[in-house]
Amino acid sequence: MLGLETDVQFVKGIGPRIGESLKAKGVSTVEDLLYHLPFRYEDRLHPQPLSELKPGEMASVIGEVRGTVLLRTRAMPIFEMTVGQGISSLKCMWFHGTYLKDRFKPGQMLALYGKVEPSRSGRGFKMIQPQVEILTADEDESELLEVGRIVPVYESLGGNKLTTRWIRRIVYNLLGELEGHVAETLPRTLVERLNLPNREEALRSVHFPPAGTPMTQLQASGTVAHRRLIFEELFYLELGLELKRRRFKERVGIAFETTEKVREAIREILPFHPTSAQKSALGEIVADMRRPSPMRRLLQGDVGSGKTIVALQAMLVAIESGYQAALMAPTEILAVQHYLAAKKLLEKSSRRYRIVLLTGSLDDDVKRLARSRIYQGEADVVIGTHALIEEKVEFAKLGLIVVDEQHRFGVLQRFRLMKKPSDGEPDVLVMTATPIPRTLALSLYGDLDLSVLDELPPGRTPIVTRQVSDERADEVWKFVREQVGRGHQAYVVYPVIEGARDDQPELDFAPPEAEEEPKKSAKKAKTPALFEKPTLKAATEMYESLKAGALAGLRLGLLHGRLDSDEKEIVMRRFQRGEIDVLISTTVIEVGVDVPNATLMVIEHAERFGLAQMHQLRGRVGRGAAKSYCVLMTGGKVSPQAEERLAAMVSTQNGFELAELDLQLRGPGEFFGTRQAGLPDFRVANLVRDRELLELAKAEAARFVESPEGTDEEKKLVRTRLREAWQRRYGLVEAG
Ligand SMILES: Nc1ncnc2c1ncn2[C@@H]1O[C@H](COP(=O)(O)OP(=O)(O)OP(=O)(O)O)[C@@H](O)[C@H]1O
Repeated sequence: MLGLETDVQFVKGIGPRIGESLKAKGVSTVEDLLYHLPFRYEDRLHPQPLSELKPGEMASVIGEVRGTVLLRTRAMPIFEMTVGQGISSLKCMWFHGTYLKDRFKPGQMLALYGKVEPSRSGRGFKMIQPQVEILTADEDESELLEVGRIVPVYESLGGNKLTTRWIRRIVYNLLGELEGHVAETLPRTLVERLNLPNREEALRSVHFPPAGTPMTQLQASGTVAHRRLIFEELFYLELGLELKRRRFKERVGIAFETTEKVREAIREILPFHPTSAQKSALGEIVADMRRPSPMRRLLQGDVGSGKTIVALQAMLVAIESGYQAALMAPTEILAVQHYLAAKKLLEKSSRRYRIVLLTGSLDDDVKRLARSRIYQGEADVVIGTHALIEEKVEFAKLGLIVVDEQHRFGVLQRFRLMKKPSDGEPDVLVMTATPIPRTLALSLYGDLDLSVLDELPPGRTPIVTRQVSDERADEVWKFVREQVGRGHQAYVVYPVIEGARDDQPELDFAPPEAEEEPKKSAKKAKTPALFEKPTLKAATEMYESLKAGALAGLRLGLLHGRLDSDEKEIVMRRFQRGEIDVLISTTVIEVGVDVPNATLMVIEHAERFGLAQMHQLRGRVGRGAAKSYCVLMTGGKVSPQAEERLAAMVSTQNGFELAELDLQLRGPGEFFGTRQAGLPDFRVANLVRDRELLELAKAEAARFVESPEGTDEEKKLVRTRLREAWQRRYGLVEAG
């Protein structure tokens, strides 16, 4: 008898060989397979008539193969197929489609899914590389699953065998076999109180939705069945976080003192009056630091809101109590900048603070010296990159760690290694500019407390943002000259360091992959000529060309990730001191760079950048009192999605609004992007889409910890399930 924990190879139709390849995809057990949920659905009970297609839309259609041909063009072979339905027809094309040559026969029924485009002749429509499924049943299969119902579509599990159709059949049979044997994993009382379907019922309807389930609900994972599975997953996440939070409060940290002497030390270095948001954030941080349990706090504030000085003040509290404080930045450039800024501020103090920089690309003997000073307690403030963890730095007396932006939260655990075992655990403050809504942040970084800077320093004027095509580049360069003429500085940002064909296709342009396309040919297939992009303008070349041409006579600097850290430091220092007028750069300046005299940000190929990235880049200007500008210059093809992103940038400057827009444009899956690596890997839930369920799960988890519901057996089940869920899924969220 199969159980959920049974090895997937024992499922009928799988066996050891396929079992192996499934395991490589993370599907090891029957349960894993059941949680490989459809990523969309097709209503094949009511397929869209070919005569009603509209260009630009994604459509799901059913039709009959009328004819196929393999065109050998000079660039590549193209497989063309005409699909008909009554008197209407649709042309489908696959680039490098030789492998499809013998797959289709006239008369076969197909289900197709793809973007409708006008055909070149102007009559009728075509689809380029649609997903395709042959509907004519093989002899040994019934047609039941493929037509006349709402059909689940799965992400392929690899190869041309483990297709959506294959998964559908295997899961269907599996659900039949398991009938009545899928154990409930939530306490019964909870299921009843929230009126949820039981687990088995939920899984069944998610894979094979009953007729009449609204398609929009299905596509949005919003059916009751989906919600039940999502809730379950989030409940266990929140339960774990809640327990951790409680356990954490019992750990031993350092209780810092804030005497008049400390306050005086802070007053000595403060270059301006803090905003009231900065004051209250610092108040919260210091209150944490005074407590004997270790601090874990997230300081969130939009670009330019002034997080750095808050962190520096907290660092002074630690130092004045005789401890060391460390700041870890996400890039070398930023580490260097923080180092220079901290030095400048702390030099104003009558106390002689000792500051050390430690980044990966420093010379070995410099690093050795830095490490030894840190170990001997000859450094009060240590500023660095990830190297602080990687280089096995040991601190004499570490009291506070500030982590700037976007590090994997897993690193927090490793801080424990950096202190001597006899001391209390250091406090940790994480700074982020990622505009996550407050409730979401709280649930997401469940075991961090949250402080928000929701106010910009005084005197800022809104940044004027304009979108222009690079055909008007001359005007833009003229404007750069004007700004420099007024004593200001400018950034010009490029998507790549060096020109060459861009080998990272932007998502918006990437041709959709044929669902049944075998992996091998997918790898071999080069980007079809149609999709090749013109050469991108690149930082190094544009630096030369601007220097000799449009910006001749101005002092230009070049900055990118491939310079070594000395070079980066020199360039940044010169830009900061105003010895460079225009900094030509890649996105290395994206986060944190702070030169208030810079008033103009020009982003070339702005169509290539994501919203969050552009927002961060634009945040490099408007950091002082002078009026600032952002020019989004586009070159080449601008997809409709890119157009929307650019319009959003022009219409608002508020990080939270942009995040919401981003969410709508890209869909929840992409929202956090790669920079939020370290987020737990969910099977069903999506933290952005399912915000409201997350809240519910959080409340229910707290309630459960406070007064567990259900029988002893159910409580035991919850404990077991919790352990499993955390071990398998959320290892990375561990914070401290
Ligand atoms: N209260 C204040 N009054 C005046 N200027 C301030 C104040 N607080 C910060 N600043 C200045 O505002 C600028 C932005 O501050 P900071 O670099 O700390 O921003 P940030 O929050 O780290 O932003 P980002 O996420 O973009 O790095 C700096 O030049 C800083 O000196």
